[in-house]
Amino acid sequence: MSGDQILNVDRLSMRFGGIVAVQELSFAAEPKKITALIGPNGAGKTTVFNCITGFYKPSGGTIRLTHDDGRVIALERLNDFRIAKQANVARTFQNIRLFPGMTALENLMVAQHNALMRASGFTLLGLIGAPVYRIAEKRAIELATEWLKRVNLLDRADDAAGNFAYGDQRRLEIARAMCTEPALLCLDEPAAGLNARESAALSELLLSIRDELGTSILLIEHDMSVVMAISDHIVVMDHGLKIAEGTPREVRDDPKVIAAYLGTDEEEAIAVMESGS
Ligand SMILES: Nc1ncnc2c1ncn2[C@@H]1O[C@H](COP(=O)(O)OP(=O)(O)OP(=O)(O)O)[C@@H](O)[C@H]1O
Repeated sequence: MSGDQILNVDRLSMRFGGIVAVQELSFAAEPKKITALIGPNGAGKTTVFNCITGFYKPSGGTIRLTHDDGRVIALERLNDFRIAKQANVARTFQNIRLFPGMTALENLMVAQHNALMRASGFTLLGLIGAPVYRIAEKRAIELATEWLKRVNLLDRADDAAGNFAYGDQRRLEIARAMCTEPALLCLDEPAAGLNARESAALSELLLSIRDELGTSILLIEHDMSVVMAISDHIVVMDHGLKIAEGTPREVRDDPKVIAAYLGTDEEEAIAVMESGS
């Protein structure tokens, strides 16, 4: 991979007791691009995500995030809270983690808690309704509204998120992550449980996030129709190791990748081989 890097993962390792979930993994992600991490079940993808987003402290290696202004942040030294707040990395989870009892709009407002707390001077200015807080609150509502529009949920802004169809919840989760205006958006299986129409809509949404907003995306996904259609670069893992990387076409034609998938799930192997052609 050439050019700038927003994310550089160097010899990342993660051990759980005797299990080596990730072994000396190195890869980079370019800014304003979609980088996908794929591999059969148990390959170590989610563990890599959990290391990047501070849910796990890696056993070894470095994870560097470079911001537009040149700041370099060592993610392996920060916890999840600091990675979200200081490094400006947002993530979604395999299992949806919206606040089900809150409305769609409220979910997107909660996401902007850090910005609002700063503007409130950590409560006092907010309590007395100071102009600086009111401006920040207005902006937060505008951003939330913009995202509800982008994910086609504006007419359901006041409905409880828990009542939404599964595909709508997935899109709302991405909107919530985007309301933090992240430098890097990490998505853990965003197409899981979606039908073909919803997967196509998701692909369009992610392409618009890349192309219109210039947000860098790191994606774990099993749905090859999504991965092959939207990824600029794909890193393939198996048994904790990187076995291949390249463009969708390069990866699809790589015998090591086909062998890794053939060893597990036939349907998925066929999807890898047939996709992108
Ligand atoms: N917290 C943990 N404690 C112990 N072992 C773990 C833990 N998390 C992951 N593992 C192990 O690490 C390996 C990699 O798991 P991981 O969930 O990262 O794979 P994956 O590629 O994301 O799989 P999937 O596609 O099924 O989600 C597996 O053997 C798993 O059992």
